[in-house]
Formats: sequence, C-alpha cells, structure tokens
Amino acid sequence: MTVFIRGGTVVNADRAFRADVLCEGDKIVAVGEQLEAPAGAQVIDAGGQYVLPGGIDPHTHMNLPFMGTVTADDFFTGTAAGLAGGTTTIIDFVIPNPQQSLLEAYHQWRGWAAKAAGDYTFHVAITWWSDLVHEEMGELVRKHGVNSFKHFMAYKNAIMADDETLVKSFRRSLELGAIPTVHAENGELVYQLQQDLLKQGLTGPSSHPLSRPPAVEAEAANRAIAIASVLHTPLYIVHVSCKESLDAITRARALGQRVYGEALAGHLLIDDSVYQHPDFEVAAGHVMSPPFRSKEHQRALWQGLQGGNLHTTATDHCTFCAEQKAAGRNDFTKIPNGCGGVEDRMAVIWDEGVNKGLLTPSEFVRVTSANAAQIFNIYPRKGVIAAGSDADLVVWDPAGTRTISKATQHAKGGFNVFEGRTVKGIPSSTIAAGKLVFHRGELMAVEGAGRHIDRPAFVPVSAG
Ligand SMILES: C[C@@H](CNC(N)=O)C(=O)O
Ligand SMILES: [Zn+2]
Ligand SMILES: [Zn+2]
Ligand SMILES: [Zn+2]
Repeated sequence: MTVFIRGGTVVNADRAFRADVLCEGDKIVAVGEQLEAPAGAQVIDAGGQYVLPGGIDPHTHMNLPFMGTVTADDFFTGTAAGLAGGTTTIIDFVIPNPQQSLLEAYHQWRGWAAKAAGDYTFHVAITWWSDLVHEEMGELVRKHGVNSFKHFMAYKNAIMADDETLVKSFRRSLELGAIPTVHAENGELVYQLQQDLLKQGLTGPSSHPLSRPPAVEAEAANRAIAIASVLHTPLYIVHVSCKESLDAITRARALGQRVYGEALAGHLLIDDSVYQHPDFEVAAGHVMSPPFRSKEHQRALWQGLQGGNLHTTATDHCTFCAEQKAAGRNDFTKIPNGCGGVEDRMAVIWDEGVNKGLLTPSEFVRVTSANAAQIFNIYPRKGVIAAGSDADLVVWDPAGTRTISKATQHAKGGFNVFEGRTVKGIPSSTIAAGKLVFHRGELMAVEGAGRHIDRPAFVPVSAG
C-alpha cells in the first residue's frame, strides 16, 4: 500500500515546513518538497493543511472492569474513536487485582486488545506487593515491552498502593529501566471525606469534588515526588488537575528532578460547575477522579503546558453509560469514575490552545504526540514525521469546524463532556500504519488492525 500526501505543511515538535510525504507499507519512506507520486499510489491532497504526527494518548482505559462494571468502550470502539480524532496510538493500562499475577492480567488485557483498530501499548499497574510481583515486573520489561509501572495512590480498599508498595515498586522500576507513574490522590483522605459527606446525607454527585479537594491531590503528588527524589527514580504524574500539584512538579523540576506531568483535555477545558447541574445524568457523567476544577486551575494547567512543566495531554478515556453511572444515584461514591474524550482531545486542544495563541503548531505536536513518544521510549518510531518512522499521520484542516456531540461521536457511553462545543481545526484524514482509516468524516477503522507496540526499557546507567 502506497500513500502519498501532497502539498501540506508538515509539523514536527521542532519545526513546521512545506513537504510532501510518501508512505510505503507501514512506514514513512520520504519527506520532502516536490516528491513524485509513485504510479498507483493513493494520493491525499493536503494543500492548505497541516500534516501532523499521529496523536498519542498516553492514558486510556478501554474494556476496563472497574467499580463493579466494565467500560462502555472496548479496544475496537475506543481506538476507532481515537482514529476519527487523529489519535493513532493509545497507552492503556493493565490493572491486576490485588493478589493477581501481573503476567496473568497482562495476557488477559492483551487478549482484550487484540480487536483494537489502532496501535496500543500498556502501562502495568502495581496494586500489591510480593516477591512474585518483583519477579514479574522483570519479565514484563524483558519480554513484553513494558517500560512504565502505574501506582494508584487513591481507591482505598481496591487498587490503592500503600507507601511500602510505592517504595518497593519505584526501586524495582529503576533497576529495570522503567519509569514509575502515579495517580496522585491521598486515598485515605478521599475515603474519610466520602464517609463524612455520606453521614451528612450529601449523597449526590455534587459531593464528588468535595471529597477530593486539590489538597488531597497535592499531598500525594508531593509524596510521590519525595519518594522518587529519595530513590533517584524518574516520575510521571498522570492527570495533574490542580495548581498545587503543578507547583509541586515545577519546584521539583527547578531543582533538577526528573518529573513529568500529564494534563487531561477535560481538566484543561471543563470546570467544576458541571457538578452543580440539576440533572443527575449530566453531573454524574462528569464524575471522574481527580474531579474537574475551577477556571483558575485550568489557567494554571495551560501555563504548565506552555512553560514545560506539563508535558503530555491525555484523556483518561474511561466511558460509562447513564445506566452504569446510575449505580451511584443514591451514593455518589458508587458512581463509576470516568469520562470519555479520546475522539476529541486533539481538536479541543487545537481550538483552545493553538487558535488562542497559547501553543504553536509545533508545541501542539509536542503535547499531543512527540513528548509522550519520548517519555515512554517509542520515539522516533512514533511522534515524528520522518523517513523510517511509522506511517501514523493526521492531515489537519485548520479551517474545518465540527460541533462535538454524543449524537455524532464514534465512542460509546452516550455522553460527551465536550457536548455542544464547536471546534475549529479538525482532522480531514488519518493514516494509521500506512492505511487511510479516516477521511472527510468517514471512519474506515478495521477491527484487529491495531498492533501491540513494545516499549524498550531505558538503558540503565549501570549497563556497560
Ligand atoms: C480508574 C481510572 C479512570 N477513572 C477516573 N480517572 O476517574 C483512573 O483513575 O485513572
Ligand atoms: Zn508472558
Ligand atoms: Zn487515575
Ligand atoms: Zn486513568
């Protein structure tokens, strides 16, 4: 299969330049001006448009069993939705139950992901500790292309990692050349605040943000940063939602500590007024953790992206339909936590970030693709338009507009946190592994076409 993208402006993390792009099979083979289109090539006219590296969403949960149910999007529908929005690779999560073999869980998730339409790879969560966990972390790095281990500091009585697990797992990650990542919320504080609210009869979704104030997140962010500092490990903090956590990252980085931060498209664009909505479905549809915050925190997150103290954007795509969310109708702590976004991430960040002058197109590429590829060690295979890189590209129409709605989205769950938002700047074509999978509104995702992407360990300093 030969695809020739003619006449566009290629945008990489370092620069934007006029060039044609030639793809053969699943690789980019040439990038340059005035290239010849080979006979029989599928030619895509990118005149007046940008050609971007395929988006990488470093935080999704397709087919996740969670809080007594399973997400509405599986690996096919979730990755297909991503392709429609220009995201060609997702980094999802294997989340073993406490006491479950990591490898058993890993192979279970690999089975679920076989139907993916786009490329995928996994962080593996460390939800308990034993000698077996220690050993299996090694096999996952050596044999299964895992180079990042996730730790939930929230979700007490479920998947929460205590300090012993954090310390032992961070230390083991360093030995293996893997990077520890954290969901930073103090799960004990969340639990106690939840009980306080329920005792007062405050059972509605508006209690959700009250049980997880910014200080609850910042405590965990500071604790994870301190553990990483003492153990000399790098650290990646997922879904940084508030100024206080960002300030902790900024302080650590200013002292030379290797800490990375991730911002969710939702946290960048949606504020906590949604929890006051009188309709339970709307308020519960926005229940995710950490919760959406005030506009002051949103502004801080954009400054974090601009200032280089937040590095990636993600979605934490974890969709539940209204019936699933209704499990918490009388007890907000039982509302399955999670929102969607994998289809809208790039467009809403372009619309709010590039159109309003907060990000240049190259900075947009950094935070939607290149930085995630570099942090998780799949650059330059992914995250750049260059000869030899994977043929994952988005032809981006800066003048195109779209109104986001659950009525037209490809993702499941029947809800969209960006409902009604009209964005300017949208994908006109998505090419994944050298195949045209989305073109002018038509999605041609193929179940099972996605590939598992191995992520090599970082070369340990001790290696000779
Ligand atoms: C369980 C998962 C998705 N849910 C959420 N963020 O509310 C997470 O905490 O990242
Ligand atoms: Zn195995
Ligand atoms: Zn999380
Ligand atoms: Zn998550």
